[in-house]
Amino acid sequence: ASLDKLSPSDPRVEHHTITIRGNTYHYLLGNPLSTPTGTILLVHGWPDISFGWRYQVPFLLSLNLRVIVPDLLGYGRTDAPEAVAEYSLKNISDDLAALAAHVAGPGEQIILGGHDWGGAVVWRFALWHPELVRAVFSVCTPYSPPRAAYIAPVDLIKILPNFKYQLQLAGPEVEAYVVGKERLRQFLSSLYGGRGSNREVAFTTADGVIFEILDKIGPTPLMSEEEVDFYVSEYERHGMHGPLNWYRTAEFNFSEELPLAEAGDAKTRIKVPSLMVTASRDSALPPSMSANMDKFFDNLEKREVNASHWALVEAPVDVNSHIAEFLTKCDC
Ligand SMILES: O=C(NCCCc1ccccc1)N[C@H]1CC[C@H](OCc2c(F)cccc2F)CC1
Repeated sequence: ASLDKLSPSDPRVEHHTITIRGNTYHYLLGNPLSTPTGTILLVHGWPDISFGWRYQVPFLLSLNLRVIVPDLLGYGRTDAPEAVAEYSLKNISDDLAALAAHVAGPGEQIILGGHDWGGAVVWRFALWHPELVRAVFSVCTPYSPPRAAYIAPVDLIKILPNFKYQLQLAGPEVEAYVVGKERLRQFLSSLYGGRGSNREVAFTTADGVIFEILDKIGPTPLMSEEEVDFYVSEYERHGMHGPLNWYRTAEFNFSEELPLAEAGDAKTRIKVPSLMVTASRDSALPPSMSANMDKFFDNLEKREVNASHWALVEAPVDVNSHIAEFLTKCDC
């Protein structure tokens, strides 16, 4: 497990674009030095971009895997359509299935890795395209099965109070306030653990973004100045409309997934080798949320890393070694 990480303009990855089902996707492509033994597709979360996997890409290349890392719909150099329906987990899964077919060949099985919203995506991809999945892992995000009854976000937060920030993110305020380089920088620094001079924070899962504290927040300890500059420049393209649309998809996801829920185990169990990596200090997705997911899997391994929500950058050596152990065990 190495601490090596991609730089924003790293020669070890190529930049490609492809138009998929009407949207142009940008993705990083890493080819190992010797013939790849498989292909892995890494799916980032919110508020992130493909660069969020920078500590994993060199390591996965060293395992002789071909690595594909898209900017998801609404992010970075990928299109950010207005319509919320395009951001549903089924639509994203179908887009990524087409991306995988383009890079690895039609019908080729791939290994899938997701973090945060990307974890929700990879679990749904395994339901919608099981024949394309060699193995799947999620960092932070547990598997929650499609439901036969709709739970509105306002009701979901009665069950999961740690999801309260999502109500604010689905609304208009953050999109209206976080505009322009300076505010994007303050917003990203806050979300990535930056604090004020008296240790104050400008984002909590209970409050969401605390606007009046944003301009007091210092640099995040998780990223260098250059890395933050890169994130800001990548977010300047679309602003927050695209990324926030992911929080407005609950009804679309419910209606698309209803047939899966009604089909029961045949369509809601995950049979392929799976790994759940929980982050001990994730305030949005605590390990307790993963406690009951085993019953939906034929072959699930669970590991925990000592990290906040940003486990990929905070505990890369541990995350990478759990991935390597998993891939060895499932002979991927
Ligand atoms: O909002 C997310 N990430 C932003 C975290 C921001 C943060 C920064 C710094 C510190 C703490 C937090 N992630 C989403 C990912 C999808 C999740 O939905 C799937 C789902 C369900 F719908 C129901 C049950 C479990 C389940 F995973 C809902 C959280």
